[in-house]
Amino acid sequence: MYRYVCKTMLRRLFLSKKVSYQARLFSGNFRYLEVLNNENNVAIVTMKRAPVNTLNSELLSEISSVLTNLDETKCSGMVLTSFSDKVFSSGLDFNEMYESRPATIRTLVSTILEVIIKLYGSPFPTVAVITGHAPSGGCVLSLCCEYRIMVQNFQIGLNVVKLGYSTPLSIVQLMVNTIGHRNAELALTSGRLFTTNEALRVGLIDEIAKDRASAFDKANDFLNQFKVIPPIARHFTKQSMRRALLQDVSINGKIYVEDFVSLISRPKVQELIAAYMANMKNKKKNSN
Ligand SMILES: CCCCCCCC/C=C\C=C\CC(=O)SCCNC(=O)CCNC(=O)[C@H](O)C(C)(C)COP(=O)(O)OP(=O)(O)OC[C@H]1O[C@@H](n2cnc3c(N)ncnc32)[C@H](O)[C@@H]1OP(=O)(O)O
Repeated sequence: MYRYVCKTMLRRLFLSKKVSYQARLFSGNFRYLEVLNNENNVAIVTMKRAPVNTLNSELLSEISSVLTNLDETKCSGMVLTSFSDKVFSSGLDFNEMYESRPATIRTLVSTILEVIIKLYGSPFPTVAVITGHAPSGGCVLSLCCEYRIMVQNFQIGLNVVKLGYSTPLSIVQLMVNTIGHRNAELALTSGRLFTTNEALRVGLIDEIAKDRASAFDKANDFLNQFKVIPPIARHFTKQSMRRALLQDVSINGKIYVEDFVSLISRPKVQELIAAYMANMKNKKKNSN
């Protein structure tokens, strides 16, 4: 009898360890992401690639895996945010675009495309809590979410034209769908970055928050409204709204990727990227 009790206790102990280990596995299995589930089954996905959440292939492929996982586990919603109170994401990693082999650039661009398709087409509601600057790729990630809440005094926008390459058609479409044709044309052709206030005025973001905590309160309010909406009806409606763009990228995605790879590989664009990177370093040196 004593042996039976000991064995059962040990087994329970082992099982409880296994369960908590599995829970930790999901939140701790990533190098650049933290994924936590709140009591409403909403996943809080925090990018944590210090210092500025530059989007390299590894971070993007982690986001892609999480999106697949959240779809399979039928989460009720997702908040995408940053560990930093200064930068949401500084966009695609120049180090994977500058003097890189086409295969490296291709992996980077295909992975962001994969993320765009999964995030934009996700069945669950998505919110970007933008706690800092969101240029270029950072802005694209937030545009794929359904709702954007941004903290005061930062900048957001698509400045890719300044790097000498054009904005891919689907990304143009994302912007047009969000801020309208006229505003998108003006913003994209000039590579404009909007302040938080300007972004609200033009509709690039939906709400302004004074800090991270109040941004999360607002994100919860947005997600809570869906508690009374049948998920399947919501999902199909979202799909209908987003079908045109999703169909386009699933049919033409490979072409867009190749176009983007050859654009970035052009000597002139490489020169501009080098100058841009040097400028960032100089700015930093001068401010120290
Ligand atoms: C459906 C379409 C199919 C095809 C797919 C195409 C997909 C296209 C979609 C998107 C395309 C996006 C293109 C890009 O994203 S290109 C990247 C553009 N990014 C930027 O222009 C932002 C550059 N960064 C900044 O402006 C600042 O870093 C800022 C974010 C404002 C933060 O400033 P601060 O806090 O002062 O930090 P530092 O500038 O000192 O940066 C810290 C270190 O990080 C380095 N850094 C910053 N950004 C990048 C980057 N993008 N890549 C690589 N490295 C970066 C910076 O040099 C500092 O490094 P160090 O500490 O060594 O000096």
